[in-house]
Amino acid sequence: MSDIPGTLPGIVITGASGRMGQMLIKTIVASDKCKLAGAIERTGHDWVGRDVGEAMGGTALGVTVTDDALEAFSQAQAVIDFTAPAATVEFAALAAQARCVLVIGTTGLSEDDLNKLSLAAHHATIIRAGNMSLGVNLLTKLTKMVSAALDADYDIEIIEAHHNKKVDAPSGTALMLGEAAAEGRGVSLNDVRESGRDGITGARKRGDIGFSAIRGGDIIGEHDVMFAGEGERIILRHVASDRSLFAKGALKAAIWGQGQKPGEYDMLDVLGL
Ligand SMILES: NC(=O)C1=CN([C@@H]2O[C@H](COP(=O)(O)OP(=O)(O)OC[C@H]3O[C@@H](n4cnc5c(N)ncnc54)[C@H](OP(=O)(O)O)[C@@H]3O)[C@@H](O)[C@H]2O)C=CC1
Ligand SMILES: O=C(O)C1=N[C@H](C(=O)O)C[C@H](O)C1
Repeated sequence: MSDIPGTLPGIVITGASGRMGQMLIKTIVASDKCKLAGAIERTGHDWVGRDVGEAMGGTALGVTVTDDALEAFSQAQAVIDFTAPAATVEFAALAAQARCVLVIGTTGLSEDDLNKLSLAAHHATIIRAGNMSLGVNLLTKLTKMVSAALDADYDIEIIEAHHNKKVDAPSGTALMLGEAAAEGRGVSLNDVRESGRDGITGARKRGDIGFSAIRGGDIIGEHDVMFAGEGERIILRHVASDRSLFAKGALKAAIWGQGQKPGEYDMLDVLGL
């Protein structure tokens, strides 16, 4: 990892052509707290070898898209990765080799993937969250608080809505909120999670935490946590209306991570919540 005192942290973006990849690049270019140090796409992608700004349809940024992630990571202070689980696990191993900060927004990671990230975190500072926004991270605290205050007479249902290109369900955010609700109740989410209702399901099991996923159009990300009791419902809601929200949170994490020891962190650590 290169570390020149007094210079802005250089950040590499993986999955540069993706919805979040492009949003992250625009956000870095507009920031005076960091600079774009690299842009990664997989081997064979038609952006490789092109200036990333021009590939995005704008002016040149002086950064050529590369498929050599290790070389790019070694020249940077941080990497921000919003790609797909298999790619994220590979990038984490490379971030460990390069000893850099890695911010992970990718969702849909399996237990096995998470174990591999934990291994990489022996050498890399890894900050991971299913949602990088202040609002959602605050909502996890509120969810835990409300869940702890109510008993299982209140059925907890988490309803999320996303665009029609999203590949994983429930969303990473819904799972964060579910974990917070389970924690508030003092149970393990794995023991009470209900995410596949279809057909003759039988009556709702007391204490379950239910998940429903809507997919359609260009919805950026909406999450409700419903506590449904007799005669009343309490609904905590977050609506994202701009993807830059996630990019700004990720940049904050990449900058916060400078000077932190290798290990695993989340946005609650970054935001001090
Ligand atoms: N934590 C948070 O706050 C947020 C998390 N997300 C999550 O971020 C992830 C990405 O979302 P989004 O940007 O919408 O998805 P996109 O499909 O638009 O982008 C994913 C990008 O990753 C690239 N990619 C996939 N595999 C590899 C690889 N092996 N090497 C290099 N690049 C690769 C894709 O390239 P190609 O097209 O060539 O496959 C694509 O450019 C999802 O998991 C999503 O849930 C999204 C928003 C906020
Ligand atoms: O895929 C998305 O778009 C989003 N993914 C994250 C999730 O799975 O919760 C965060 C946000 O809701 C957008």
